[in-house]
Amino acid sequence: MLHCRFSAYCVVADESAGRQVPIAFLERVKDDLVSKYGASDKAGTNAATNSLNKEFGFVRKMPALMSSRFLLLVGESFPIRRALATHKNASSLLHSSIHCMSQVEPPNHGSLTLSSVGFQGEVDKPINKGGKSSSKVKPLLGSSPGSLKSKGIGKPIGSSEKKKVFGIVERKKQQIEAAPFAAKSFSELGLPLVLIERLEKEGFSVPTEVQSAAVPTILQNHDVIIQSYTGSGKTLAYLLPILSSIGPLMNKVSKSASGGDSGGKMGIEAVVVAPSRELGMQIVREFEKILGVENKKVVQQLVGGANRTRQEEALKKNKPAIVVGTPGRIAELSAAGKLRTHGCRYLVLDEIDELLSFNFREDMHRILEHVGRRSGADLDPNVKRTERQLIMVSATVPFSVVRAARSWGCDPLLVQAKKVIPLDTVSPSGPINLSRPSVGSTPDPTKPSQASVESLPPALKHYYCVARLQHKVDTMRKCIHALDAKVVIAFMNNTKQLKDVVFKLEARGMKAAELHGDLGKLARSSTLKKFKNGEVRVLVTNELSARGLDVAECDLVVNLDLPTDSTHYAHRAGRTGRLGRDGTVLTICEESEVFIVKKMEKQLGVTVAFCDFVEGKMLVNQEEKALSTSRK
Ligand SMILES: Nc1ncnc2c1ncn2[C@@H]1O[C@H](COP(=O)(O)OP(=O)(O)OP(=O)(O)O)[C@@H](O)[C@H]1O
Repeated sequence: MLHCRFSAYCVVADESAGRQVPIAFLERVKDDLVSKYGASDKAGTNAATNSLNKEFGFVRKMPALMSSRFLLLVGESFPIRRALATHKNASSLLHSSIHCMSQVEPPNHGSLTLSSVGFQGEVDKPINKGGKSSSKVKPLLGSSPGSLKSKGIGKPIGSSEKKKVFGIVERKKQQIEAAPFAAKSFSELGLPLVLIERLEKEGFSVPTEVQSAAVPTILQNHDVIIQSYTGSGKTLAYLLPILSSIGPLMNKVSKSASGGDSGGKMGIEAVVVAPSRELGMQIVREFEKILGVENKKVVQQLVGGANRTRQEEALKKNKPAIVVGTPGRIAELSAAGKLRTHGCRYLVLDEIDELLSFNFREDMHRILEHVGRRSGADLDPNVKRTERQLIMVSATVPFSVVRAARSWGCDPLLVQAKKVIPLDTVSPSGPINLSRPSVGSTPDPTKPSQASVESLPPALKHYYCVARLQHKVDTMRKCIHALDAKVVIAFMNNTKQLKDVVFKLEARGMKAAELHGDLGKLARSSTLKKFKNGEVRVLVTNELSARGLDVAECDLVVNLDLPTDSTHYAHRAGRTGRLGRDGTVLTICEESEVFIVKKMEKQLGVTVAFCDFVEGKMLVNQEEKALSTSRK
């Protein structure tokens, strides 16, 4: 235990001994305990033991469960020491387990305590102005150990120190509330003139709501989670503040402070991480669009699947100030000493909930440990900020992201397009907590639901129809004709079946192509290009295209296979209806799967109306449609 600097004990839940312990359950236990007893109350421990015993009976079997790979902190007097003492391999097992936990444990930040991973006895109240929730930016609960440390507070704080800290928070709240949340032009957001001119040249004249909220907040050096629905312009929301302090478009103050145009003379200044090659390349193109052709070399893509040697040569030759890439390639280059990121000022984690997944665990660990971690910087009184500014982005923000932000960030804020979601109404269980109606509340059918507002574009229409497996492609074809859809993305779960669907569609004269991760890099790029320029009408794909893919004209998304959960549904659905455009989502399921559609409908708080296709027309269940319309 001492190795890992935990000041709380652990419940070791077993994944590998055949007992699948639902994480949701463990999180619920944790939350119950905290709300009942507070994080440090010993009564909480007993309750934890009883609760886990009752549900799984595994507390008594603790030594047998030491093969676990999953750790959860729950209370203070759990008998783990005894378990450790009786188990021969406990120390090494803990090491491997701690490795998992290290995603939420910042190095050199003192003990990892319950509060450092997001536990608090009290919950923060929403930012209020005259009693109303008026702001769109919300401080996340608790300061991370790192943030406290950077303010010179390493130990439990006394009341005068508390006042000081709370004073800082109060001031921040006031600054945040002053942000122009519904800016009518980019010039209201505090961006440099040259950058605004570039935006206008590219046809961007009015910021979206999330940009209005995020740009000033990031410019004030806050760590943030940006959460807003798909297609609402989250990329520019972080790209603009970065470009206003890095590279040739930066404002004059930053320019003189950094001694010039930066342009890589100071090493890499911003690292943007995205979970897929396609998304990474798309972000690079967005940077290039704003930078202009003449400044293209300021940004470089470091995505997997591309030639690594060439990337290394380009890094040496062009000395980019910004790199955008996938976790694997960034971590690989960093480990090989080819990427100088210790002095990096911005670390952006786009699609953060996906980046937190098991697949990226080790690479993300390396990135978080190395990017923007200047050794000895906190000893230099001239360095205002000892660490990088952390920006996390997604349309879906599960509680794990909130926890990660608290742990890795410095007083992070939650930035949303519409309003503040008080964290005390957020349940830590469930897949898309921040986008679900609060627990216990009955949705009002006359109002737009929380979920549709938060993670899905409000104008999206959702339908489902029932078809047998062998008729699904034909049903999709009927739907495309009935809606006269021009740009269609069809999602499936199994890569091997994509080719079949393409074949069937082409046989009926509909131009289609498959896109998945097993294709070579050239095939992937050329398929996407053809789809974007209209040569391909139906893109048949898998989860690879569900996140971030921005094809503005996409007017129909079809789920030929059900998405695994409502989070996946939201990201798939979000490929259409982007930036206020109309869009339709059709889920084609078998009779036995209807209940799953209904479950997701409930979780997302949208209406998914039943429909059928008869004589070239789409027939919609009028009752469900009426409900759907009244919600808008
Ligand atoms: N202020 C703006 N005015 C006009 N177009 C914009 C503006 N901001 C962004 N866009 C465009 O809107 C589209 C969607 O933006 P973006 O991909 O950043 O959305 P997103 O919120 O990140 O979506 P997702 O959650 O699916 O990744 C892009 O084509 C982008 O260029």
